[in-house]
Amino acid sequence: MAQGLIEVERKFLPGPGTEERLQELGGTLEHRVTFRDTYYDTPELSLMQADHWLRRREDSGWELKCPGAAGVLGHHTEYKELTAEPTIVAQLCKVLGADGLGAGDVAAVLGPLGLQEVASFVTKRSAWKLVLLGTDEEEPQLRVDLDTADFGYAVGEVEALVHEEAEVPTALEKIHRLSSMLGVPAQETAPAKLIVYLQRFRPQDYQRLLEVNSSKQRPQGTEDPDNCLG
Ligand SMILES: Cc1ncc(C[n+]2csc(CCOP(=O)(O)OP(=O)(O)OP(=O)(O)O)c2C)c(N)n1
Ligand SMILES: [Mg+2]
Repeated sequence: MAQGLIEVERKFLPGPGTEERLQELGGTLEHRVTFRDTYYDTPELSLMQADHWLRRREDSGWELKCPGAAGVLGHHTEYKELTAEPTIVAQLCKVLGADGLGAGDVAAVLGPLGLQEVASFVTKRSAWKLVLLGTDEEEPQLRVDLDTADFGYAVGEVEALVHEEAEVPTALEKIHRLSSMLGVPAQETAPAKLIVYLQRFRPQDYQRLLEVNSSKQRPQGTEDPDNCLG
């Protein structure tokens, strides 16, 4: 993936007819894939508290999601995805207030930065792509991922990858239109797999994140009063 793309997405709870509906809408199944994600943070969850999410995905390497202009806003989220290791290391040092670690491998700075494994789970994913009928331009193409985690939680996401903030409103409009065509209730939000994992298996960490999020000031003009952890 190109460096620093912005991932705009909306999660939803898939039903038994979701794949059939995707086919009816002209979606094509790109692949079915299974992968393990391992997330890392400090014992105090300093990264997650700063809305940064560091993971290693088996066979595809390191990724750091950092909040975009909106972060979590209403029913959608907007994150920058960093995948180049020197860029990830530089951002980790910035967020954790560390100096002098150079710009090497992520694995080499885990120890010095106090980062350790906080969650690890396997996801089975069917990945769909779709161009909405009635739109002249082909970009941004929408992706729909239907995930089931090995601890029994299923979640879908409608997603667009864009290069700059100016493209976000159009992407969002398409995401909301497709969500509605898939029968997703307008007010529905669904938590990320990692959040459900923490809630089930690390309830104290989950509570800590909830507390930090509920004490944060929401940006003006956002309409969702719920905690952003869904
Ligand atoms: C409602 C809500 N959503 C996301 C967040 C932030 N967040 C929580 S966990 C988390 C990290 C995991 O992101 P997610 O999109 O769930 O991972 P996944 O779909 O497996 O990876 P992909 O293949 O799409 O890269 C984030 C950004 C939040 N605070 N609140
Ligand atoms: Mg996602």
